[in-house]
Amino acid sequence: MATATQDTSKETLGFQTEVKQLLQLMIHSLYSNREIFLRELISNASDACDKLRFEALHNAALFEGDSDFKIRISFDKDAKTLTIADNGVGMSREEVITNLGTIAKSGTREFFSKLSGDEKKDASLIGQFGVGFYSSFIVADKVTVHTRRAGAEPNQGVRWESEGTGEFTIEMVDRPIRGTEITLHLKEGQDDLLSSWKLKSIIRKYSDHIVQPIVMKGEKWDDEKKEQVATDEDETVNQASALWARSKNDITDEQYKEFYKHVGHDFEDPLTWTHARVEGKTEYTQLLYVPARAPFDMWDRNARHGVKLYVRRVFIMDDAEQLMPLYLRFVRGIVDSADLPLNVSREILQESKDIESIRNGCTKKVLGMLESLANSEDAAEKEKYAKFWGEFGRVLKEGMGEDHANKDKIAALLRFASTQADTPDETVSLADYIGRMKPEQEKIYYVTAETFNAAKNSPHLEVFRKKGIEVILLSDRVDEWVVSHLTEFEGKQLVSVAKGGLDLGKLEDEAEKKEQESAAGEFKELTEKIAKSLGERAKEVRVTHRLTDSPACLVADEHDVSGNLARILKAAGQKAPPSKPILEINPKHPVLLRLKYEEKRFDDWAAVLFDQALLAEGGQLDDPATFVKRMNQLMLEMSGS
Ligand SMILES: Nc1ncnc2c1ncn2[C@@H]1O[C@H](COP(=O)(O)OP(=O)(O)OP(=O)(O)O)[C@@H](O)[C@H]1O
Repeated sequence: MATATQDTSKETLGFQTEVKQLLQLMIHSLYSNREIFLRELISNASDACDKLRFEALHNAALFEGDSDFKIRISFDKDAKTLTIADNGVGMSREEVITNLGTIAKSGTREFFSKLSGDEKKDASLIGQFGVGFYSSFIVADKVTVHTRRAGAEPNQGVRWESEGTGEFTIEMVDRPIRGTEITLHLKEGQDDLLSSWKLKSIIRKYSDHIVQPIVMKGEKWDDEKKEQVATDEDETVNQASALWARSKNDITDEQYKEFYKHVGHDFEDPLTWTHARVEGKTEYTQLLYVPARAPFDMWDRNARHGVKLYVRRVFIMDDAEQLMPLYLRFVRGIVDSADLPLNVSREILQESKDIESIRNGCTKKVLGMLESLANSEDAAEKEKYAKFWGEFGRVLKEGMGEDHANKDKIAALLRFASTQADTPDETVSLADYIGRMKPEQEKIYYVTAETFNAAKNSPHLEVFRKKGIEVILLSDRVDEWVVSHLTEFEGKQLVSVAKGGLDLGKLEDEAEKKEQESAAGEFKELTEKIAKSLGERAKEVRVTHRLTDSPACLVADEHDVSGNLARILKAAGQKAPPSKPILEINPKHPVLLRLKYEEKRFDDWAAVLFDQALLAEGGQLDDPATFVKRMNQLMLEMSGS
């Protein structure tokens, strides 16, 4: 951020580039939703009060004699201004510059590079990003902020002002009271906001759940002026009680949704939620939400905005990571404990038995909520689960390795693509698969590959397709890791179709088994000859019944890493344990029948066979040029013969 001009105490500073972009975009794409600015400013004011209450637990002097939190909304019809004031924690000069001049989220730059310029699309992206304070500029052409940090001297007040274009001014001012006051100078055409009735209806709609009282001056009819005039009495507009502490029956869906937008810093409605009071050894209330959409920084493991912790309705901390396992990091909401001490710190939380039991309880609750969505008979609920899976499936998969105690529950929630539909849509559960298994089938079969198409067209599937046996198609990077933790489901073993000797058990009849044995005998000489020719490249060469169309394929030995996993590890810069593939040949394929009689170019044929098997499973050749040369030579010879 560059300083443009500086005159003694008043400075003009430029916004961070991303803020400028955000402002532009917000003003244009969120205009139809302009009322949300008030929700955002009240939400910030409420957070500021929560923060001060928490800081004051250790230092009561910060209250400066006033511990009655309030958010005040007022307006001036003549000046066309609207003011939102709180007596929360306030901000120092440095905090104002950082908070109201930059966006401090990681991944901001990447996020902005994704914007398309299409207002509709970008509007929903912007929602994902969080609109916050900057939404003031949807209705205002100038915003003035007066603030002072709680506990600071009265001369440490800060005045910030901007027209929301490229820059803002900042100067130190006297401010006897702590907290923040934001004045919006409304744009032309926003006069309807200068009405008590209008403001109250917006507050009740979006901010009723706010814990602090939101107050406005009362009004009475003035006969002379023939209009409503303000009285001196304060009127509380919202319910001003902790929403989660109310009985479920007293809370409407709308209220739940608005509360979510506040705690989740989200712009859209949540997908679903669960609200319960847990009694017993540890007592707490949980109100947990699953968002409808993954935030843009979901893969940033340090991203904030998780579950908030309260102790007996007093806000303690944001994003108390101990309350949720990492693989459920998309969950938003609050936990209010009746047992923890008010002065609990992050360090204490790490050791706390209460927290452990709250985390276990919350985890079970979230998994249960997902389970009931997934298993619901109601099409709309099922649709929600599909949406959930699309957004958060990859994160949930992490739970397979992270949460041993709930592994079976998580496995039941997984959804896959399979050869049944042969599309990339991940809709098949393991239970669906088992329900469709052939009567003689004992195992759950899967294939892993780098892309969906590589999985779908994998030569390893040929015999399964011929016999009509469903195979799960895995092409997500974490899938290799998932299957390493998921060896069986409901007593059925999960096996890779590209690993180990293929034992189809009862899926094959006696005649087929006999035929395989005789093919193995008949091709013994050839397999030995190919093995000798390939030398170190293959661990073994053997006859297979996996293939119907392809001449050959590679498989990994039972306990070796699969070719796909080895490639993933390599791409991630890690060393895969050394292992060599097994080359399996199709005894019915004309190429192999021909190879039996090949003398002159046998080594070239064997090498090409190996290389094409490697290519077919998505591998890369060490020496592609030699492969091409060999192919061309063989092709020329064939055409000549
Ligand atoms: N009324 C206020 N009192 C004290 N600090 C405030 C106030 N309003 C905003 N801030 C500070 O400015 C920061 C930025 O606010 P902003 O609304 O842009 O984003 P946010 O609330 O952090 O996140 P989101 O964009 O998801 O809403 C806040 O995190 C807070 O530190």
